[in-house]
Amino acid sequence: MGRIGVLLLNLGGPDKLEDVRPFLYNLFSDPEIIRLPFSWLQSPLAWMISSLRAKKSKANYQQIGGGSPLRRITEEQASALEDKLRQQGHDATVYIGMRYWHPFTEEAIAQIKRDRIEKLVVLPLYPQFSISTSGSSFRLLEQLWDKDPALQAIDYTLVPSWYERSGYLRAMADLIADEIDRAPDPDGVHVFFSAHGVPVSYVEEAGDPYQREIEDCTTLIMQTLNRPNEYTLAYQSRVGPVEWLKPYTEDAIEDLAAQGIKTLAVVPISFVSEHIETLQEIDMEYREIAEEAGIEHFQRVAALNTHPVFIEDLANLVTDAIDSPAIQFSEVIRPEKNMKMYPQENWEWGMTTSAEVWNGRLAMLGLIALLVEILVGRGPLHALGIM
Ligand SMILES: C=CC1=C(C)c2cc3[nH]c(cc4nc(cc5[nH]c(cc1n2)c(C)c5CCC(=O)O)C(CCC(=O)O)=C4C)c(C)c3C=C
Ligand SMILES: [Fe+2]
Repeated sequence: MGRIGVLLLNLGGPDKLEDVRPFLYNLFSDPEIIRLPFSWLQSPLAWMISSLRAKKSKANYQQIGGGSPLRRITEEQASALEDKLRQQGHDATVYIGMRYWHPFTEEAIAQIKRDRIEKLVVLPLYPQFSISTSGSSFRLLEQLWDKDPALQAIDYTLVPSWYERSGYLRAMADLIADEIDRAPDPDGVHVFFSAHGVPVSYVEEAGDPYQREIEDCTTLIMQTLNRPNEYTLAYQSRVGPVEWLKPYTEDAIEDLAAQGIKTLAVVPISFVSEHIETLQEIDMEYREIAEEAGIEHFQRVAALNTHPVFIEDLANLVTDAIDSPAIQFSEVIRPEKNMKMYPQENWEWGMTTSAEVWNGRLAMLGLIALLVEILVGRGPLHALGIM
């Protein structure tokens, strides 16, 4: 077999506070995150939202030391995986391709070409598939492949999702068991899975399998854990005015507190590394909400990071993918090209065709202004006391 490359795909995060605004610009420029009916509006909207959101987002990154730990942890995972594959006798090199910040996917692909990799396993570090995460990275890679004969010569395979793997489930269950056993009354601990949310329209209109995979994943982890503890699944980190998957994490925490639950073990489930949404949102924001609601012990289960059982399972996943029939870009779920991902409202007012076009454009601008105001929490409607 020729030289093996493993491309780990991840989201990326700002390394320092000055990176926050351009990182957000890259994120909101992605049509798999926000897709407008008029593509010419994508860049101005991304610029507006990133400029206005940067202050709040920077304050959050400031609270966790001034930047995201994602690059460092992903590099540690890549190096541990490469060591494991080499111990197993494979001539393998592991690359990192981030979607919205350094090292960008394009940089990894350039290196893969220079290294003359012949067999490539594309492995997203998201256990469950979403159009907004693995789907977005696959789409970017497909665009690079379409215009580059050198890439078309590489024998590649994609791993769309891998949450059912026994090593991953075992590592998650071990981390949860460690946290449960730290509590004063282990059997009374309520296991609280907090998944990153997506807008409901992704699931119901675009066919994103994310919610089903998250639900399956929690069931499988609880079976692997094999303890009598009760559990709940909720969704965190929503952005903007549309409806996201429910229940929302903050509401579910308050409901459990109202039912008299005193100890929560919160499990971050959509992501395998510590990041802003574990270190700031769960550890700080949700902890405060929980304690105010009457939860006495708010415990958080650690992210997998370089857990040895997890890294060994990733190595086995790579070799299993090499031995299985290849999965190509065309086989992965993607939204229709003209699908409005978010916002989704329709504007149907006006008498003539040209008036309708202009009404639509004005309504779109008004909606964008409203969307921006809701996202950043300030603007003319707030000033007038309407919001
Ligand atoms: C499986 C995980 C993730 C899904 C699904 C996802 C969808 C999604 N995210 C946004 C908006 C933002 N995400 C942000 C940060 C961020 N998102 C994920 C993971 C998923 N996102 C991670 C791991 C991170 C953090 C990276 C880090 O720096 O540690 C941000 C920026 C942070 C902030 O300002 O809050 C935004 C914005 C949308 C809109 C979306 C689905 C449509
Ligand atoms: Fe996100």
